[in-house]
Amino acid sequence: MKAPVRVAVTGAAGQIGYSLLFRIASGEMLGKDQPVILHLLDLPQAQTALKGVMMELEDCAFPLLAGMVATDDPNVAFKDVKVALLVGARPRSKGMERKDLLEANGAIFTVQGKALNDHAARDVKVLVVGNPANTNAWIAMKSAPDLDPKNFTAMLRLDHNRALSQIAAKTGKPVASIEKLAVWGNHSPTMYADYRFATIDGQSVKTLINDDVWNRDVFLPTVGKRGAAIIEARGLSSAASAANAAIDHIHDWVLGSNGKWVTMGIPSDGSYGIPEGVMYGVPVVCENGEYKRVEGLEIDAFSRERMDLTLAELEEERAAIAHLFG
Ligand SMILES: NC(=O)c1ccc[n+]([C@@H]2O[C@H](COP(=O)([O-])OP(=O)(O)OC[C@H]3O[C@@H](n4cnc5c(N)ncnc54)[C@H](O)[C@@H]3O)[C@@H](O)[C@H]2O)c1
Ligand SMILES: O=C(O)C[C@H](O)C(=O)O
Repeated sequence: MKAPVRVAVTGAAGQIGYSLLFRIASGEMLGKDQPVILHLLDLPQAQTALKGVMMELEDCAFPLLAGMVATDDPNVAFKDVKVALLVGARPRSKGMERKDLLEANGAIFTVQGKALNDHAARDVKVLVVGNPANTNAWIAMKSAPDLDPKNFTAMLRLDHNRALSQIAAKTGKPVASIEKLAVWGNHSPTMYADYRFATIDGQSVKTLINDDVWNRDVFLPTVGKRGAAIIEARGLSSAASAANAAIDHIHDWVLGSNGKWVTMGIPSDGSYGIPEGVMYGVPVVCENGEYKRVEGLEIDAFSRERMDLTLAELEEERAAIAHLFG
């Protein structure tokens, strides 16, 4: 039996938490042979609800669930964790400006970044799900100077999975047959899902679809506005699909993507015209617990425009919270 791995989940009493924790405890994220100890962080007023979730986790009698820690203190939540899923964030309330939202989340993610810096395992893998995910991940990274910046990531996998499904529906081919999809930029409607390099059974997806108008006017808006469409239909934001994407992201990062391209928001190395350090979605391949960005892809004029647009939004978000860092 392997030694248990400590996994922190913030916002654990929320709706994504409810779709996430049971799957982590059943081994879907780190493997069916990997025991886990769950570190569950939520606000003081959510502790009773969190107790209820823990009772349900107990009642599943998961063989891989080796323990649970519930707390409202990030310093306790991140002690010795090797994986941290930062899901809890301040939602936008009525009348709240975007700038106020960034500010409120800035306060949360500076504290959590520092707590990770002070208490987490030195090779902790951090995934930020709470919105605005890329900027929150950047804030956490900047607040953790003793940790390797490359261990901070933002979730673009939901956009990636959404794009896969739309392409599968358009081509009539199975999702699993699609290779080499990329999603660039921010987890927001400005993200740029790019199937120019994608293949199905060795055939070019771009050639199969052969419809630039569909790409621009149907595919990109559908993927970009999918979160809003779900809120409109469900009255609540996506939860099970977001949890699923978080599982996929960490699973592949830890256990490998088997040569497949997947999308992760990672600090830029300056390639593709994205300034160094910007937390930007790019295609990666994961192996041996590391991600490696797919390099050398050609960026055409349409793609450049889309990639710059989503970059501009990220730069704007960053400018709004830059004062937090002096
Ligand atoms: N990146 C993505 O693809 C993606 C997709 C869907 C949702 N989201 C985002 O994920 C976040 C969570 O969504 P949800 O539906 O679970 O929301 P939710 O409101 O159901 O749950 C959020 C939980 O976080 C807790 N929380 C708030 N501030 C906290 C803090 N400082 N520390 C610890 N816990 C805190 C709340 O008490 C609550 O229990 C939201 O920001 C949402 O916009 C991101
Ligand atoms: O929470 C949201 O605003 C939407 C979410 O980011 C999503 O993409 O489903």
